[in-house]
Amino acid sequence: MASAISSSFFPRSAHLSGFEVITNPVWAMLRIGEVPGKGRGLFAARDIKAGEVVLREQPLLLYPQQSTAAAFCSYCLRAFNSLGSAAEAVVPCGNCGRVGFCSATCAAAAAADPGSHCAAVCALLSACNMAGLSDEQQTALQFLARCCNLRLAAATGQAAAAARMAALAALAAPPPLSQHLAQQQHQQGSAVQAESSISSTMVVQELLGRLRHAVAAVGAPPEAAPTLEETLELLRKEGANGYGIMAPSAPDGERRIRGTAIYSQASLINHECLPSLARFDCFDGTPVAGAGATAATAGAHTAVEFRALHDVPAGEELTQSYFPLPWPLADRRQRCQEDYGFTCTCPRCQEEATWSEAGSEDWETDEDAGMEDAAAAEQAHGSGCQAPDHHHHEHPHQPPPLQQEDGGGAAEGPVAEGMDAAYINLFLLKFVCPAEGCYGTMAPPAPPGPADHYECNMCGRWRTEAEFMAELEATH
Ligand SMILES: C[S@@+](CC[C@H](N)C(=O)[O-])C[C@H]1O[C@@H](n2cnc3c(N)ncnc32)[C@H](O)[C@@H]1O
Repeated sequence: MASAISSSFFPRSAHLSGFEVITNPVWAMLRIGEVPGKGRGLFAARDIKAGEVVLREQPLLLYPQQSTAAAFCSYCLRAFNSLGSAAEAVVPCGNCGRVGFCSATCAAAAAADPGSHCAAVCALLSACNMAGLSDEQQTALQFLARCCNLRLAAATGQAAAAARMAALAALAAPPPLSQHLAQQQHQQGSAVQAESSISSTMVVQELLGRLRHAVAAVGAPPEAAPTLEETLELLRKEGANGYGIMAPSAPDGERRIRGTAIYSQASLINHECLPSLARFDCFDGTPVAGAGATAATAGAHTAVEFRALHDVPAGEELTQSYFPLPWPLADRRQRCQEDYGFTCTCPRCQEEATWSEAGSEDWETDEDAGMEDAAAAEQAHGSGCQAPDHHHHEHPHQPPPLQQEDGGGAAEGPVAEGMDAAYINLFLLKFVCPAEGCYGTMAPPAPPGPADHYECNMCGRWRTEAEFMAELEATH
């Protein structure tokens, strides 16, 4: 088996043309294009209506957050406490017994999936010494163990595993932290070395050492483990493309992450601080039971869905926000740099950069823990609908009126030229969930949903256009 493993962790055939991985039936609405300074992006191939689902996709990889893994299905991440009396049917992992599945269907689906908690991944994880590692580091090993096993499966001729490795390879990876910090420091005229990049490499070295030990312990060929460079690249891809999937709110209101999902097509969507899309998911959706339950239905509720917040004309780039919309400029800049390796130059950032500090405090609620939780849920951040992105509705048609002087016309197409404080505030009032501490995004329902309604992708709250207008009146 060892001889079948290619010398490179990623298949050589993998390259950056996203067209090869497109299988989504709604793809006719979308096209991939290069965006100067951003890499690839998704564009509207035709006029898109507010509320339309532009993309719906199953994950390429789905794995639990180590600290909460025992409370969620190790195949589909469904919360055991969402099952009601069916929770009695939870199937413990037959190998480690530490985690379980929400149904026999999920247990069987995981057993047959080299990228899930199958026997081989379970053995690798059980052989990994997790002592002294943070939750984040242990979760990184969940991801890396799945990658190792997918690679092994691809080497034994499993075409689906090879396709998944190719899709992983095609994901964008931001430059190494050292590179973009150095670039930032250069721009700021600082000669200070980026210490954090060194410690980060040391941490990855430590993780890789444990992974290699586990690979040996389970009798897999040493080449199954990635090199240090490949591991660093895998983790950068994971960081820039993984969507954090939120757990249901705890009784005390705390929201934690249940796991991470990586989607290949959704990973093509770039960030903008006033985006055109919102992400919805429904990880605790009603399970298909009885004879209809199959491996396919077991994971059906793990799909992510992106809906248009407003009308988008053909040719315009479709964007999402990688973190909650109300975040202040400084936090957005920091997150973009540190987690995704870019400086956001969107019209909102340009406009807010001109504001005085006092003027930018309107939406500054970053010390609010709920906002941080919501941030974790947003993309990659990792990432998503999670409610995060389990995102989901609005007053149809366009963004809020941009320039009253042109007759109150809604924004159409790029808004850069009309972006001002009034537009930004109106956009936030309209599309940020009004529920206290939620910070989700309000998007119109997918047709044929009720017109003039919006639905929050985090808490599921609904608001009508009339209610929005009344709230707007009340704030003035
Ligand atoms: C989830 S991927 C988005 C798709 C990516 N552009 C590609 O080519 O596959 C995230 C990465 O895209 C780039 N990116 C996303 N939004 C950007 C923006 N507003 N400006 C510059 N780069 C951006 C960054 O490199 C980021 O790490």
